Amino acid sequence: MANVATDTDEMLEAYEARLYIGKSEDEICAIKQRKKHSTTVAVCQAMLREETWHIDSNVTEQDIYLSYVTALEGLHRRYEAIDILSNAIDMYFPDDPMLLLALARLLFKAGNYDDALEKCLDVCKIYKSDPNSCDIDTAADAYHLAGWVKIHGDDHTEAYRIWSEGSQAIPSCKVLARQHRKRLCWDIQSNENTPLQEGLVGDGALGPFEIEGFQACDTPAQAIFEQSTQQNKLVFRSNAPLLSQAECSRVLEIVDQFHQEKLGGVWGTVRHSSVKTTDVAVEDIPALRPWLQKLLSTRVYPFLATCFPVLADQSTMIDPSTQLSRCRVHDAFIVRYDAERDHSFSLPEHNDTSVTSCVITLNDSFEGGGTWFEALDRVIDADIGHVVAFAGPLRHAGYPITKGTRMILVLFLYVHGFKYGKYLENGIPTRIKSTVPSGDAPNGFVVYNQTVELVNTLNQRPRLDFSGEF
Ligand SMILES: O=C(O)CCC(=O)C(=O)O
Ligand SMILES: [Fe+2]
Repeated sequence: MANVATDTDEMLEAYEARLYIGKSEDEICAIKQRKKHSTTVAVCQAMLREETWHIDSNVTEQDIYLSYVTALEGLHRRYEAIDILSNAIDMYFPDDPMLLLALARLLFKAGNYDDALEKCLDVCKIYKSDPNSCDIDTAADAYHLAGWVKIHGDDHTEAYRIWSEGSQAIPSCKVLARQHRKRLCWDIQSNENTPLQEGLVGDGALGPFEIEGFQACDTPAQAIFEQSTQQNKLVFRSNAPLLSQAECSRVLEIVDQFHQEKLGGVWGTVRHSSVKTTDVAVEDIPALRPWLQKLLSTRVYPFLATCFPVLADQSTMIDPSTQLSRCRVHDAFIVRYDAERDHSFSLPEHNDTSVTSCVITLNDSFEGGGTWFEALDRVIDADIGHVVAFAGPLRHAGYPITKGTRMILVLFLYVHGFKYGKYLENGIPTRIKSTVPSGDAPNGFVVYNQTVELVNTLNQRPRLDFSGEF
């Protein structure tokens, strides 16, 4: 018998070795992964059939389901995984937070956002009614994912409401705290009375603003504004600086001082990109918080209300009852492109997760640069202190610098209470082909740390790995 077993093992090994002939390392890895997932599926099916949890106290039925559906997903059988998990929840575990969250993840990846949200909110409800009945990480992930469902529906307002609620329920969760902190830092009511540091005087142009508008045709981004007012103008440039040169210099001094004192002079990145990028979130630099608040309320928001006065749902950028802007910061960061120091020349083509975005130039010691727009087929650059404002869903890129260091303030903004996703979907789906190259390497990509966190939340592995037992 021993010989037969050895022969069979050898035959299997030889068979497997033949499978790998002529294959690349990646292909071999994929074959091995598939094998591992298939084994897990078979083992989990057997364990569920035999109800192993009655005889092995190390496993629970829920663990088996989690491993089972994760392996199915690895085999690209996501819809089967969703069915199996939905049935298990309905029949045996209606209140199991781990299984509900796992189902929410699968539904999110399948693009079924409504059901994903429902499952996430079920988990949040379980946690709220009895924190002991739900693992804290599971609850934090549920809040995090629920917010992302809203961002995917282009409803930033609701996303931040959920994240802030989550952060208050689970103060130890850093990811939720960071999102909540943005609301504390940037919303109109806060910081109003915090004094500005010396030199941050806020002496740029105030309204009425002289602006230059650029028409962008055949882009879905048109659909998020009232078309007869907007007249296809989706990119704007200020004719007078919003920031004085002295103010720009003082801001950069503070940014530099922050890096020297807190980070040993080394810049980090908020973004992950196919090219080198260096940047810092403005809310991380305490001295700049009241400054940006003031810049937003006195100059940026009024500027944007001039550029984009009426939205697709006929509501206005300025709330008529308070006369305040409905704009809110989704992200605010200072970006450094440095041709000589670290070869960060450009930013690949992308869309921002925003209704409108702003790029404000903070220095002038560089050559090249500017923001390239696909729909305009050109680069729009701005002098020091000036702003380029545009519809976030427009495809654009940071055009390469050829010399020096380009410093900019980048703002991603949404409009409180304005869900723009449905208008974008109805927008014209055509994409015009560019004749002027954006200056990027092909297949460039830009993702933000937040998106990386979402991917991490989505791809958590189950507790047990049954495939290793064989
Ligand atoms: O460098 C630029 O002008 C564009 C920057 C940008 O698009 C971004 O940071 O999202
Ligand atoms: Fe951008």
